[in-house]
Amino acid sequence: MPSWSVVVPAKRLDVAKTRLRPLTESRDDAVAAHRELVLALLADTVAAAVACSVVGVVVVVTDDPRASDVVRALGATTVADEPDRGLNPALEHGARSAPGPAVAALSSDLPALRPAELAAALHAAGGAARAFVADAQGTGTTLLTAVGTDLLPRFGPGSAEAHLTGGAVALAGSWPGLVRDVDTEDDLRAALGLGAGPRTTEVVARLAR
Ligand SMILES: Nc1nc2c(ncn2[C@@H]2O[C@H](COP(=O)(O)OP(=O)(O)OP(=O)(O)O)[C@@H](O)[C@H]2O)c(=O)[nH]1
Ligand SMILES: C=C(OP(=O)(O)O)C(=O)O
Repeated sequence: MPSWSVVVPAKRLDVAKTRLRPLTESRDDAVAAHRELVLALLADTVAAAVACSVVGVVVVVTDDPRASDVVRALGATTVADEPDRGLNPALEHGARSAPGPAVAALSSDLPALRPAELAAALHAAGGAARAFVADAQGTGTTLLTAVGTDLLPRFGPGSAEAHLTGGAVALAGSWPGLVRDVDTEDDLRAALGLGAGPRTTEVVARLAR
């Protein structure tokens, strides 16, 4: 039975994922191309979460009208990016508006995420009050979960250590798409190597033309 609420943060597309700007900045349509790439990463991530068998609701925290339209069409709901004090307060706001006792914060830049991987991680997370999955580098976090307690997100540099210190259990498993967040061009190449979702694959192909 679907039971998890998944909260995905997405700041305005134009200002998000600045470390990916080198991929598009030499183009005449640099601003639009960057926006399309960031949106594709978000859309593939949200589509995988919506398709996950144990996810009941996906809540995207965003003020971006285009991102809102796209994720709603995929089956997610959206809430405003409040209180406008950065990533962790935005996640706390999203978690408060999410139904049920089981809530997860998921990175928005996981284009190779598979629904079954997320289901496996959430299944493992269900045994702990709070748990997290570190990113491929081991320093960041791609998934933070809470069951019947506050999420207490500490995303940002060194967030894996912060979540561990804060009492969350580190989860390990075979979920390559779940740990492969895309911050840089190398990360994007790695995600494409795993098999990225259709929107990211299409945008990258268009950028290469
Ligand atoms: N809703 C919301 N999402 C945020 C906020 N800050 C960051 N995020 C999202 O959280 C994710 C990770 O954030 P960061 O690591 O800061 O990424 P970023 O700022 O987009 O990327 P860089 O500019 O390359 O560092 C991205 O998907 C962001 O869109 C915020 O204030 N509100
Ligand atoms: C915010 C984080 O992610 P990144 O900066 O890698 O997107 C994090 O790992 O806590």
